Amino acid sequence: MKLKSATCASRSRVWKWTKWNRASSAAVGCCRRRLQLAIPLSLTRGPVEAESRRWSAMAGSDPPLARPGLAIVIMGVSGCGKSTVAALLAEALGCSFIEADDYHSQENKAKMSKGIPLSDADRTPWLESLQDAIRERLDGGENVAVSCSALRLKYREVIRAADRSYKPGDYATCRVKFVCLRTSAEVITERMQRRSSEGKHFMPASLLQSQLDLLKIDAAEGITEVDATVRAGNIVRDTVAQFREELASTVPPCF
Ligand SMILES: Nc1ncnc2c1ncn2[C@@H]1O[C@H](COP(=O)(O)OP(=O)(O)OP(=O)(O)O)[C@@H](O)[C@H]1O
Ligand SMILES: O=C(O)[C@H](O)[C@@H](O)[C@H](O)[C@H](O)CO
Repeated sequence: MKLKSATCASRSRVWKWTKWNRASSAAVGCCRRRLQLAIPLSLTRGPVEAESRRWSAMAGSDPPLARPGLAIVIMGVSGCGKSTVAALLAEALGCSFIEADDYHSQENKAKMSKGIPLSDADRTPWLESLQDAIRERLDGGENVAVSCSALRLKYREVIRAADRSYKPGDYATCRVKFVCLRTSAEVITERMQRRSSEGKHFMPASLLQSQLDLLKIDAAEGITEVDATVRAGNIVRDTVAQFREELASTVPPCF
């Protein structure tokens, strides 16, 4: 009886594994064509059928347990292009996308719309709910692309703690990585004003200075700062290249 349920569990895990591979291969294949990104095939596609045959041949043995996923957070002040880049990154990796703005309470959004900067107390529950959402992906062995301002070290530490094994300050081994988009206040103001005039966003350009005042990166964090005026597709390509090794450790060994 015990043996039977173990076999069923094995089959179901092989099925899930195969289904996951098919879904991510299809998503990434489509995106590779659209963005014409130089993402190495070894990171994005795999011999799914061969893999399933290999597991079937190894009767009685289970596929490896899910590996930890990787979260790549595109950070920076409002209007720098985080959502644009993170959404494209998710497509390129065939993974889910978390937009931090979707986790703000109505009160937080109303405050920002009125031109009042958030306080740390306003940000705490928001950051904690983001941490939960990212942890859920990592626990499931999934990669995830995130768009979040993450302006201060203490905010980023809440997000890094989504990785259950994270030891504060051990940035290199943390499965939550950050890339910061930066450009001049003039370029960002122009972007925010255009966006607001088109009725596309709640965040007024008047809040930009308060965001710039808070943005601080500790050199020890090793966060790459990227020119936010570069084409979004190129930023995505470079980000994938930067985390090539960490991403490779989240795909099965035969890839
Ligand atoms: N690399 C880029 N080059 C030129 N324009 C860009 C680029 N990235 C984003 N934009 C434009 O800049 C504006 C702001 O981008 P986006 O909404 O992605 O910023 P954001 O950092 O997510 O802002 P917020 O945090 O306020 O939501 C948008 O109109 C977008 O089309
Ligand atoms: O920490 C903050 O002040 C907020 O997260 C803001 O950055 C907004 O969420 C976002 O940038 C507006 O879209």
